Amino acid sequence: MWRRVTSVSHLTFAHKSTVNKNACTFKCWESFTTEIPRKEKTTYQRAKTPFITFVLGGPGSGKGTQCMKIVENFGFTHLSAGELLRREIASNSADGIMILNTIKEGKIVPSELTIKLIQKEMELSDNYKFLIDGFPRSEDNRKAFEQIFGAEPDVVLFFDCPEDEMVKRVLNRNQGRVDDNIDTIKKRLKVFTALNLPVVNHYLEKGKLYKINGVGTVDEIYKQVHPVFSSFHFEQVRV
Ligand SMILES: Nc1ncnc2c1ncn2[C@@H]1O[C@H](COP(=O)(O)OP(=O)(O)OP(=O)(O)O)[C@@H](O)[C@H]1O
Ligand SMILES: Nc1ccn([C@H]2C[C@H](O)[C@@H](COP(=O)(O)O)O2)c(=O)n1
Ligand SMILES: [Mg+2]
Repeated sequence: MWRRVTSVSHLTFAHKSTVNKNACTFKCWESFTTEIPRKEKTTYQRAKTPFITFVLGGPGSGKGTQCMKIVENFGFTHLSAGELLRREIASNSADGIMILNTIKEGKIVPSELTIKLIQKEMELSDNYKFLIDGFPRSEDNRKAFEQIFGAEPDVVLFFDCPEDEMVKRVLNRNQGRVDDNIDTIKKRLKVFTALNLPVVNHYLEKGKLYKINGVGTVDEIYKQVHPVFSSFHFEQVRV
């Protein structure tokens, strides 16, 4: 399956017309206000149908936390762009120093490099359901992904969270990240507003965005997320 291909672009093309048609039947769903409508069921098959979810939101908005719950409930493979970049730094690769300096500055790593890491993980996976967390971070990320993969995501989740809450969470995170300090957080928030919000608006206009209220307990927030995925027709690991 995925393991045998050298590029995923031909795989992603195969099903997109169906998926996009479904996705365009609704606008931005603020799942804390309305129920998710029933949609025409499409069966996402293991062999040929990668199902791509982009997970967007500011630093500390809870993307990684909610992704863990989606993995647990729906069997997705979680690919965090930030985590892949941190792994690249830790492996002392040729790009490691540049990535480290970029992350310390709260800036965005060149798109082609991040996409190469994501693509490699997708090709190594036997799964067909992917959560791509923290990507695209900019219009440049988004356009480069579309060009390289020749496809768009099926679903875009956006965790909407006030800045003061995000700052509080990041400063309490305690995972030893080089960017979890107040100076870098301020820079990341500026970059988020300037570069990520245009991406959010792009998917809002395309009718693919599910805006989730990122304030509340983890379970309260997940209650808004679950119906997004249960409205699609793939098997659940656990209900
Ligand atoms: N609903 C919540 N209420 C309180 N704390 C939360 C909530 N969700 C996540 N957290 C905590 O906030 C911190 C940031 O969450 P998480 O790592 O999921 O955010 P993120 O969006 O992935 O951030 P980043 O973009 O920096 O990777 C973590 O310590 C997490 O345990
Ligand atoms: N598409 C991406 C995703 C992440 N980065 C860099 C810059 C971020 O501040 C850092 C940490 O990401 P996070 O774990 O918070 O999602 O990684 C990037 O350059 N491009
Ligand atoms: Mg994260």
